[in-house]
Amino acid sequence: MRKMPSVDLNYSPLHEIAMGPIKAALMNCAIKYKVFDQLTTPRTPREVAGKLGFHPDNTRRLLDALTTIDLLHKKAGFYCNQPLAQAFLVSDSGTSVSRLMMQTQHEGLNPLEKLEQLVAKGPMGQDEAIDLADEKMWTEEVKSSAGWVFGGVGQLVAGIIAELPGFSSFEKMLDLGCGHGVFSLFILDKNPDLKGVLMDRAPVLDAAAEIVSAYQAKERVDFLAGDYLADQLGAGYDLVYASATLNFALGTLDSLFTKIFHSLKPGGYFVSFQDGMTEEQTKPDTMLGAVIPSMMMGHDYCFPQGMIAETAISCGFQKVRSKTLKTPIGEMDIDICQKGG
Ligand SMILES: C[S@@+](CC[C@H](N)C(=O)[O-])C[C@H]1O[C@@H](n2cnc3c(N)ncnc32)[C@H](O)[C@@H]1O
Repeated sequence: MRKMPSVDLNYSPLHEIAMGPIKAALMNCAIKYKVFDQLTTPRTPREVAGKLGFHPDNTRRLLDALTTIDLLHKKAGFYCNQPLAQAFLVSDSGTSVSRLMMQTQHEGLNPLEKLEQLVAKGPMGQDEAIDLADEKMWTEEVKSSAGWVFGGVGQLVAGIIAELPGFSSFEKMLDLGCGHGVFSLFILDKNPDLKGVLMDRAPVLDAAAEIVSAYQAKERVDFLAGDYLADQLGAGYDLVYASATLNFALGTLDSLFTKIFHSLKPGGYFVSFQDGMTEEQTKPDTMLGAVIPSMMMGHDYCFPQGMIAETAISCGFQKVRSKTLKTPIGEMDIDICQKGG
């Protein structure tokens, strides 16, 4: 008999990777049909199926599976949300990340079925290539991408910015590539005298305006529609904030940072909140969702850690303080750059 193979390692991490899509499909199905909205109080599968017009036995199987992955709690045949699902997956909760979770599988942003072809054949033809700066896409994404800020990151970043020396006397800030604009709302919430200028493409700002109105912040905000690479940014800012947008300026960072520098008051701050890749551009996993778009575009999209700080210094900023923050979607770098007084 041939010798039987033996192994010292456990392949459980590979099994976890392989199960990921199944777990995601179960969660996304429940989000799509607002199952978590039904389970804020304990219910039977028959009650949930009745409310949603679903097949009772398969509803029970779905609820069991959601319990297996720790999103629901089951007792004596009644199911209800675990605290995580209650806080983040009920559709109308202020901290809901439901749309954000589904965005990960957005066909336009991350067409998984194209991966093999992209690896084998390279970037697609121009007619099919993704434009990650496409304003139509970001207008549609405003509500889903707002979730990561509402879900805790807005609070985290605004807390750091509120600690900047002189923050209580700041009068005007610019949010560059603001998207939904929710970071600004969290920052404005920390200082009643501060006004925000939200800059993005016009259709994106229209979508952001709905969120600004919902939070009764219209008087605190001006909208600046334009392209921050080509247009003027305005002047006299105490703070320029840029989150998850400088990827679009990779390659033209010098000219953008020089413009930001001149738009600030003496002593003003430029705060960047971005990915910062380490270990030869392989860690952390925050930007894993950008791998397929990068393959489609045929160019890299992430920042090597330190590039923002170095560019800020070379563009005239006097001091830079950088820190890596743990966020629910992975590590991100905050670079706080100060103009000389
Ligand atoms: C990933 S989203 C980030 C939104 C928000 N800052 C956040 O952190 O959640 C990038 C935003 O940058 C905007 N953007 C990209 N290039 C831009 C440009 N050249 N001028 C103005 N806005 C731009 C996009 O429209 C989009 O709203």
